[in-house]
Order: sequence, then C-alpha cells, then structure tokens
Amino acid sequence: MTPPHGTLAQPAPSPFLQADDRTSARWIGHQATRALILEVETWPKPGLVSHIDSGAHQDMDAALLRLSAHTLEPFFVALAEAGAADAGMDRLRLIGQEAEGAMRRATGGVNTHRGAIFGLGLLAAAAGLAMACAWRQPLGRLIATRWGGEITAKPQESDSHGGVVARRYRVGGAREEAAAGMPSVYDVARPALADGRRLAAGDEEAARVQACMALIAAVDDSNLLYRGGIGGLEFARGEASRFLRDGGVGRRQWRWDAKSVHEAFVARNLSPGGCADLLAMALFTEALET
Ligand SMILES: CC(C)(COP(=O)(O)OP(=O)(O)OC[C@H]1O[C@@H](n2cnc3c(N)ncnc32)[C@H](O)[C@@H]1O)[C@@H](O)C(=O)NCCC(=O)NCCS
Ligand SMILES: Nc1ncnc2c1ncn2[C@@H]1O[C@H](COP(=O)(O)OP(=O)(O)OP(=O)(O)O)[C@@H](O)[C@H]1O
Repeated sequence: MTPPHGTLAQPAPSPFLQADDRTSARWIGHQATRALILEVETWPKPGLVSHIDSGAHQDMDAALLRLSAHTLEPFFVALAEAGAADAGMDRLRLIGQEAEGAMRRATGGVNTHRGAIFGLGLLAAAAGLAMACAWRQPLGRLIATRWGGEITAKPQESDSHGGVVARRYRVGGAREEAAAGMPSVYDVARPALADGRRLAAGDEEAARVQACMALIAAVDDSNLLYRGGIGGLEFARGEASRFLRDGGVGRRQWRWDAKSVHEAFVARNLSPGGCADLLAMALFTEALET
C-alpha cells in the first residue's frame, strides 16, 4: 500500500514487520491488553489502582481493570486493522468511542480506561500502519506524522474532566501528548524502565515503579489537576522527584518509600491516571519496537 502522505516508504523491512504471528492485528491487540494488565500488576503506584489496593479510587479495583482490559482487546485489534488500512481519525475515533461504550457496559459505567483507549488505541493503529508500510521509526512518531494534524484540529470536549482542566490551567493533556508523538513515553518512561532494570537487577515490577515515578515527576497529568489543582500537581511532582533523587528503586528499602508516597497521594485523593496510561503505552511500545 502507499505510505501515508507518500513520505514514509522505507527500503528495508521494518523491525515490526517480520512475516510471522507477531505482525498480525490480533497480536497487536493482545499486546495492548497485556500492557494494561502489567500496569495493574504494579505496586506501589502512587494513588493508583493495583493488585494490592484501590489507591484513591472508590469505584474500581484490580479485578474491574482486568475485566476492562480484556473487554478492550477486540477494539485494539480493530484499531490495528484500521491503521493498516490507513484510516483517518474519523474512523479511529468511531472505534475508540465504541470501545468506551463497551468499557462502560462492562464496568457498570466506571471510567476505567478512557485515557488508555485513546493513547494505546492510537499506538495500536500506528502499529497496524507500520505493519502495512514498512515504517522503521518509533510508533509515536508515526502517530504525529499521520494523525497529529487531525488530533489537534478537533476541538477539545468542553465538559470532560480533561476539557475543564485544559481551559482552567491551559494544559494540553492526552491530545497534545499524542499529537506530539508521545514524548513522555519515549523521553521519560522508556529510559526510566531501562534505569529501573539496571538499578533493581532485572526486577520488572521495580522497573515499572521507577517509570511510573519518572512520569509523575514530569507530566502535566489532567487527573492530578482535576482532583488537586496546581497544588496537587506540584505535591505529586515533588514527591516523585524526591523518590527518584533519593535513589529510586536502587535502594533496598525502595518499596517502603514508594508505599509511603502512595499513602500520601491517597490521603490527598490524588491519582495520576494519565501517568498510568503512559506506563502501559511504554510497555506496549517496548513489546512492539524490538
Ligand atoms: C481524547 C480523549 C480521551 C481525552 O479526553 P479529554 O482530554 O477531553 O479528557 P478526559 O477527562 O475524558 O480524559 C483524559 C484522560 O487522559 C489521560 N491523561 C491525562 N493527562 C494526560 C497527559 N498529560 N498525557 C496523556 N494522557 C493524559 C488520563 O487517563 C485522563 O483520564 C477523549 O476526549 C476523546 O476524544 N475520546 C474519543 C475517542 C478517540 O478519539 N479515539 C481515538 C482513537 S482510539
Ligand atoms: N491503575 C489505574 N488506576 C487509576 N486510574 C487509571 C489506572 N490506569 C489507567 N487509569 C486512567 O485514569 C483514568 C481514570 O481516572 P479518574 O477515575 O481519576 O478519572 P475520572 O473518572 O475522570 O474522575 P473521578 O473518578 O475523579 O470522577 C482513566 O481514564 C484511565 O485511563
């Protein structure tokens, strides 16, 4: 097929594109759901839901997030297929909205994964397109190149929590992150995952905590702003930065320190849901871009 905008042709096969099962839309959808499950199975993540507790959330727990992640798998497959067919944002948005509907039906109306459907959904679509046009560079860059303009052109929803926060604090949130090619995934979370593995001698859960803390220290998370205002965002960033400065997961007692940060977030009703999404996205891109 013709690459998007006629600019993305590459002479050699892409690392995503070996002709085996790994390249199928089903495999891409499976990896998206796996990334969401790995995110849930990570503790302590400040304020967030995990297999150990529900953090600052009254309406969800790990079982509900796992159910939601599995419910979404066929939609990630559909997004990968749509990406492979070089679909525009109107088509992707329709599938994303159907996924949101299925999520709400499965969870009794709880917003378990709205932000994740958007970010991981776009990455799944990009993985499908990469498969079809021999793209060899990061998937985030493909999102920016193929759909960035359309994402930016669509007006922000005014009544969503993200919309309220965007107007009040002038932050771009999930849409800006995507249109820019997911810089928080590539410049923050991926290096922090690698750091975490080095510091904690290959402990994968520790590496995910390190990445979660690095994201919280760096991202303007609209969930933190909605729940805690500028003070909440600054508190969250300060605590995560201090955890990293003190040695992160390279210390013997790191889990106790992370647990006390988690408890401080819960006491203030703070939850960085956008950072949880970005952690899952980083895990997804690691699985796809090897
Ligand atoms: C783009 C969407 C998800 C963003 O919503 P909005 O900014 O209006 O706010 P909303 O409160 O609904 O969701 C925000 C969510 O984004 C995540 N988030 C918050 N801050 C950030 C950040 N800085 N970076 C990335 N994600 C973030 C959180 O999970 C948060 O809950 C939504 O409005 C939308 O357009 N859905 C339609 C589906 C769609 O277009 N799909 C495309 C293909 S999958
Ligand atoms: N493990 C997790 N724990 C909590 N939130 C998560 C987790 N993983 C992802 N998220 C993201 O966080 C968002 C939900 O956060 P939250 O419940 O704070 O938002 P809300 O429904 O907009 O607000 P509120 O619950 O304050 O009314 C989801 O869109 C989801 O993508």
